[in-house]
Amino acid sequence: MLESLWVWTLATGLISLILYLLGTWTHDHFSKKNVPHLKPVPFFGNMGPVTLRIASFPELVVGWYNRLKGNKFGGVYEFLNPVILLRDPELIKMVTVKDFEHFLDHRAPISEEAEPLFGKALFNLKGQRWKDMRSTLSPAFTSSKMKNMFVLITECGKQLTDFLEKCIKDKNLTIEGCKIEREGNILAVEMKDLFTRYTNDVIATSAFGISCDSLNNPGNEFYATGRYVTNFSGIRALIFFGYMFSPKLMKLLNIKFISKSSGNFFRSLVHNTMSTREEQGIVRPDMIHLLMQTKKGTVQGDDNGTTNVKSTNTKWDDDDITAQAFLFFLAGFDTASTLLCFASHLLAMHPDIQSRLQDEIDQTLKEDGGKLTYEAVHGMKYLDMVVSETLRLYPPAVLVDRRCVKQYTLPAEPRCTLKPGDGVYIPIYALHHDPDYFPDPEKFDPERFSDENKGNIKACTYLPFGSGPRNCIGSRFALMEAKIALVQLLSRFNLKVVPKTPIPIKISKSGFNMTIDGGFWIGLEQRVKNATKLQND
Ligand code: HEM
Repeated sequence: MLESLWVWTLATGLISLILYLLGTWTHDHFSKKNVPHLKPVPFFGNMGPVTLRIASFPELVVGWYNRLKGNKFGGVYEFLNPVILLRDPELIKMVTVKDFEHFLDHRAPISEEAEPLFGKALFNLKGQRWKDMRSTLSPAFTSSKMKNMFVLITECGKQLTDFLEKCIKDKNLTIEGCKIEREGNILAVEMKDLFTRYTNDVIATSAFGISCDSLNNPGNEFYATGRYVTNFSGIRALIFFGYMFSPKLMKLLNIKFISKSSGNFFRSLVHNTMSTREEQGIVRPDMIHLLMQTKKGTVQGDDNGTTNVKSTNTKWDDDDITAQAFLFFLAGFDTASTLLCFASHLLAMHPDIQSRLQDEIDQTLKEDGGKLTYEAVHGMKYLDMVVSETLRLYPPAVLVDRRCVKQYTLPAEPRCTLKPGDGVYIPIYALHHDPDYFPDPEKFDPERFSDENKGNIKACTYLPFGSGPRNCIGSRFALMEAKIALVQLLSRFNLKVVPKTPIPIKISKSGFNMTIDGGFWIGLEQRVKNATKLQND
């Protein structure tokens, strides 16, 4: 009896020791290098609060940033992976811009072998392949290409506002599938549901060349698949954590981030669209057309769309092309709708700002005879200030990373040399909320971005689209898409607080998506004095 107790105690002790060693074997990385760092917890490192849903992702990052105050950089542990968090804007500039060649790649936990649709996409490509693909795709995002897509996006904005008007006017209309409720003359709308349908339709038409109308056809397969693949909460957040913790283990266990059916859905969609267009000689001003040109190496690169044919030596196959279309979808579906949700919430909460913005919209449309043009949208200064301030307060990308590819000594004290494979974090959300850079940081104040004030914003403290050559390739597209929706919405409706509007908002703790608890419920009231009815309507 005594003997078996001993065996049990010994076995338990041994297992605990092995587990402890397994869960901490990298956790002396920073102390050995004398780098200031946060104390890690076995296995979790410094990810515990978000993994256990004690904190939201932005709260976690602000916590790291504040605890490392007084240092230009510091170490944190993403589970077992040591990562350097850059606090100092000068250092961020060095890493992302000046010495960018040392930090070419994202860390990208999901590899090409594990998930080809992820791994082959621009965001995850590494080294020369990334350079080739980036320079091949860049001409697809010039202002002349954006101008061509403007019409497609405006059509989606019109579908959105027509649908809402129909819901308000026709009291007998049953609204199924969408999260919309009637409260007298006001529509209470869950904006995330509404705007993901809009961004879905925008990306469906401009990246895949198909028309969805997800408000009138709420259950369409494109939208359902989009919601699934862009959901980084619940079980999918756990899978993502799994990839962060150990990509090898996830591969070994054959746990996929994208289901086979969703992957096949996108593959056949892109493949069929390309074949149909090839066979029938269809040309449409959208991304799939540009991707087809990319494949042939004939994207026209200059902003006038004339000469300057771009070609690289790299050959891209159908899977490479599908991965880019898929990434545009992934990148555009959630981020742009998040921006629109927070903008609507902030405008409903600040009627004075909303009314000033509506004045600008009405005035601009009046001057242009009610026609919404590319130039008019881009000329609205106050609109730009509101959107910029929304992206400061609630950046859809809370944090971005880089992977060191060439040995690099950070130009700061204490001396820290990064080796190929080492990771760095750029804490976007925390920089945007640092009172040293943005006084009274929780205040929604578009004036920070006025012509007089925006010059005072310190370089590399405002980074909603990242920084340097690896920044967001779709930023112009995203801003145009969001501005079109806001102009169309605010020219026809007032945004109001309703009983279901969560006040104050609480950022969700359930995953990586930047969203809130309770849903973005906002009231829409048709404007009585609809100064200028859009001609494009
Ligand atoms: C408000 C909306 C958006 C936000 C806030 C956003 C933000 C970002 C950020 C922070 C990055 C990483 C940049 C870095 O590491 O420095 C990124 C990368 C990227 N974004 Fe966006 N994005 C948005 C919309 C879009 C849209 C609509 C598209 C495509 C149509 C897009 C395509 C991409 C791609 C392809 C990359 C990877 C670039 C590369 O690695 O070369 N994004 N985005």
